[in-house]
Amino acid sequence: MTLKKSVSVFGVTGSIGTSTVDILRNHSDKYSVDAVTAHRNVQSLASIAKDLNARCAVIGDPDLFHELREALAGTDIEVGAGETALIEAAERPSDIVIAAIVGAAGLKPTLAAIRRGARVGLANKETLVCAGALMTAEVAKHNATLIPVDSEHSAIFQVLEDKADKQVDRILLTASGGPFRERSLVDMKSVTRKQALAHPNWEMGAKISIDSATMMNKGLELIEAWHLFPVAEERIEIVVHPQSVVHSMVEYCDGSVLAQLGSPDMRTPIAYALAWPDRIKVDVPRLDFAMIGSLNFQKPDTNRFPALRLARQALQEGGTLPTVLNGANEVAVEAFLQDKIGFLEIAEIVETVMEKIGREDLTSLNQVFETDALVRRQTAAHIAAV
Ligand SMILES: NC(=O)C1=CN([C@@H]2O[C@H](COP(=O)(O)OP(=O)(O)OC[C@H]3O[C@@H](n4cnc5c(N)ncnc54)[C@H](OP(=O)(O)O)[C@@H]3O)[C@@H](O)[C@H]2O)C=CC1
Ligand SMILES: CC(=O)[C@@H](O)[C@H](O)COP(=O)(O)O
Ligand SMILES: [Mn+2]
Repeated sequence: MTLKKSVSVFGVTGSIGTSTVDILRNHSDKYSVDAVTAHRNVQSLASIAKDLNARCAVIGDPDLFHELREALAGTDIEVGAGETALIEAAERPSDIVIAAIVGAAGLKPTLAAIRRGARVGLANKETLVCAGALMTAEVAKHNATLIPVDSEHSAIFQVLEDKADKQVDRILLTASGGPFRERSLVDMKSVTRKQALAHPNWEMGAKISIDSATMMNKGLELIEAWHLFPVAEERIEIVVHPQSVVHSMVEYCDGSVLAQLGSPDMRTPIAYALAWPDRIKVDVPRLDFAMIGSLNFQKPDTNRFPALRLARQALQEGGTLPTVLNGANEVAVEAFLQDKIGFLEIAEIVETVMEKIGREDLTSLNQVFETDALVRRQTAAHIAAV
């Protein structure tokens, strides 16, 4: 009999979180659940904690402590609330942490898990974008393991394993193009929140859905890929692939291109992060190639999707510029979701804030938190002023 691995899920009530719950429930012979966390969704957190027989449940909003304690009364599940409790939950000795909080808010708990040498299944790409090399240095220092959950990076990880960097010529990061792949700029000016949230292939949380619509998601993923895989920036290319069946590709020095394919269902990459280096059974829809018929590929259009250009610029200039890009984007996306700005203004605002704040050399994690806070204040002030 093999020992169960214990798993903590940060952001358990979200899209990645609930897909993870589905796998854990179906493989309860292999995994036990340690901590589960959410931000404000107390009832859903409590119900998942009970269902999975978790040892601990933490709500990010400190004002919701009593409500969570009440919802879990009569169980022996430990209860916590607030940022410190989230960090303490990450410090608990679970074998695997699934990092599925959205945005830079996930950075402190993810770092806490890394610093105790955990295996981290990383969905929360914004953490790598804003803390980049400092975060991967912590991974190396503490002998932690970072397994990508993001579908493209999981694909690259699955085909790249153990290959030396000099054998890789290109990483081809696929992008669906989002709901506005074929829209003109004039059309995109007036798209609604509902239209922007309607991703053609994936069911995801609101923030990443908007990022896919602006293609900032692919920009963030470009930076994420550069931190995860040993390939020069100019060798990471973005290719639009509307079907989201090829999740990414690696071209080797001998001309071979290896790809990972699958249905657009996040349970596959999540399961790989949980079971790596093994695989476990997942009941995702299987590909029917005769039904699919053809797979298409196109060049991305940086005129209609300027976020791609901004993310490439942030990666090339480095330092704190990716932190600025990420923070400004988080605030602008939230403003769009609250109907305060139009769709095209998201990238315009990110560009303005990047120009205004500029870059500094990045030397400490404290600087990441300070830059992120400054960017959020300045972006909110800019939005309020226009
Ligand atoms: N969804 C997907 O298919 C994919 C997602 N990703 C990445 O995974 C991450 C999660 O995405 P997704 O699941 O779609 O997002 P969701 O919005 O669906 O879920 C976010 C989760 O994080 C929690 N949360 C939100 N804000 C905070 C905060 N300030 N502090 C603590 N917890 C917080 C939410 O809790 P509550 O419910 O209480 O608000 C929820 O559990 C993102 O970084 C995204 O880019 C990557 C690839 C694919
Ligand atoms: C499922 C996943 O990994 C998302 O990041 C997805 O890639 C979004 O689709 P886009 O390719 O449209 O950004
Ligand atoms: Mn992705």
